Amino acid sequence: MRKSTGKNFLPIAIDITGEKILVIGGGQSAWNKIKILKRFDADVEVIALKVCDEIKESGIPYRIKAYEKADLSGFLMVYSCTNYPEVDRQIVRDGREAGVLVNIHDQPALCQFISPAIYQKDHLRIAVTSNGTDVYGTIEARDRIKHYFENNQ
Ligand SMILES: C[C@@]1(CC(=O)O)C2=NC(=C\c3[nH]c(c(CCC(=O)O)c3CC(=O)O)Cc3[nH]c(c(CC(=O)O)c3CCC(=O)O)/C=C3\N/C(=C\2)[C@@H](CCC(=O)O)[C@]3(C)CC(=O)O)/[C@H]1CCC(=O)O
Ligand SMILES: NC(=O)c1ccc[n+]([C@@H]2O[C@H](COP(=O)([O-])OP(=O)(O)OC[C@H]3O[C@@H](n4cnc5c(N)ncnc54)[C@H](O)[C@@H]3O)[C@@H](O)[C@H]2O)c1
Repeated sequence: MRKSTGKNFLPIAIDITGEKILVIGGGQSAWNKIKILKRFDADVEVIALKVCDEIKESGIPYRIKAYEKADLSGFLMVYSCTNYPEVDRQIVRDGREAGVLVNIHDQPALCQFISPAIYQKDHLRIAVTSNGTDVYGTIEARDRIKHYFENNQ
């Protein structure tokens, strides 16, 4: 386990049915977040300078543009997948001011919320997190849980 990020994340379950969620960035990292969000019926939109074919072909609305603060308006939460530290820091500041929850992918120290690894079977949802300290341990624990439920019923 790595050193603490100085964060203390509360695991909660949040209904995102029809909620507006913004993904900034259009590469594989953005696509990975989008695939998870779509399983939960969110109203996802993307803005990016460039979007990958998977996003283009998914039917998810996207706009080709550089991020600016006004883009956050009306969203419950935002995922940044740009990999540009300067842009990420700007999104963290803007999100605080606009009251929009911010996830910067792979950057727990900048995140207001982080993404757990999920095991879902019907109404059962088990979310695993390491408080952002050990993503590989998190994935391994989720895979063990999955194995348990799928081999011990
Ligand atoms: C669970 C999952 C959910 C999701 O992403 O929605 C998730 N990461 C996933 C996959 C994944 N992430 C990474 C790889 C390696 C390959 C690659 O680089 O692409 C893979 C594997 C892959 O892609 O297959 C790299 C990585 N991730 C983070 C860091 C930074 C660091 O650890 O400091 C690094 C660089 C680590 C290094 O230095 O090597 C950080 C975060 N990743 C988190 C969540 C949050 C912490 C959760 C917790 O509390 O433990 C947090 C803090 C923030 C966030 O992103 O929300 C999803 C699994 C989906 C599933 O299997 O269902
Ligand atoms: N195979 C996998 O599952 C996987 C997962 C993650 C990443 N990767 C690889 O890692 C590399 C990085 O992928 P990535 O998706 O993290 O990053 P990326 O560089 O591919 O995507 C970053 C995105 O952010 C956008 N962007 C940058 N600045 C912006 C701004 N100011 N405003 C709006 N949009 C902006 C870019 O247009 C781009 O769409 C790639 O080679 C990718 O293939 C692979």
